Amino acid sequence: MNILKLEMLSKEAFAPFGEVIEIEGSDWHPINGGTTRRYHHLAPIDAGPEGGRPGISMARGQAFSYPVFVSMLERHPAGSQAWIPCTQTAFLVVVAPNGPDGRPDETGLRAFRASGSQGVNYRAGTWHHPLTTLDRQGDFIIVDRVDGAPNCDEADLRATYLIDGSLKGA
Ligand SMILES: NC(=O)N[C@@H](O)C(=O)O
Ligand code: NI
Repeated sequence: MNILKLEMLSKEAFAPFGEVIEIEGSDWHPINGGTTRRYHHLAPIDAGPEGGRPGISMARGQAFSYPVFVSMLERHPAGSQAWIPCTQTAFLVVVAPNGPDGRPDETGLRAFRASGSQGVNYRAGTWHHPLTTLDRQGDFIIVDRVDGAPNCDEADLRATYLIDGSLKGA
């Protein structure tokens, strides 16, 4: 069995795949007479080259516990997809680069643990595992393309990867 070690999610580590949406470490400027901090434009919304329709949805993810088994990934070629926790629930972010054959490059598979204060914005075409909420059920805001254009490729991985919660380098 292939063990996939977890990395803590950071803007820098996730940069090849998209953006991390979080208050911690992000720039802000005061608004509303200084009573509010605006953390402006943390991630772009991409609704496709021909200008699809972006929208805001919500999701309630069931709780998963370790070990988590990953055997497939998906991607949205026609737009970005953001997942933002609104109940402080941690979740798994499993991503891979695109391979020369148009399938996930499993040699570059990476697993991150997003804290309940972090969201992610998957860049259009980024291979990722569907929502995997950790420890308890969690509600999320989704920002992605909602106009019904074909926008989800799935790929079975050549192996099954086990995530047991252990950290890379630990
Ligand atoms: N299909 C959908 O809304 N969710 C998936 O894209 C996912 O990333 O979980
Ligand atoms: Ni998705």
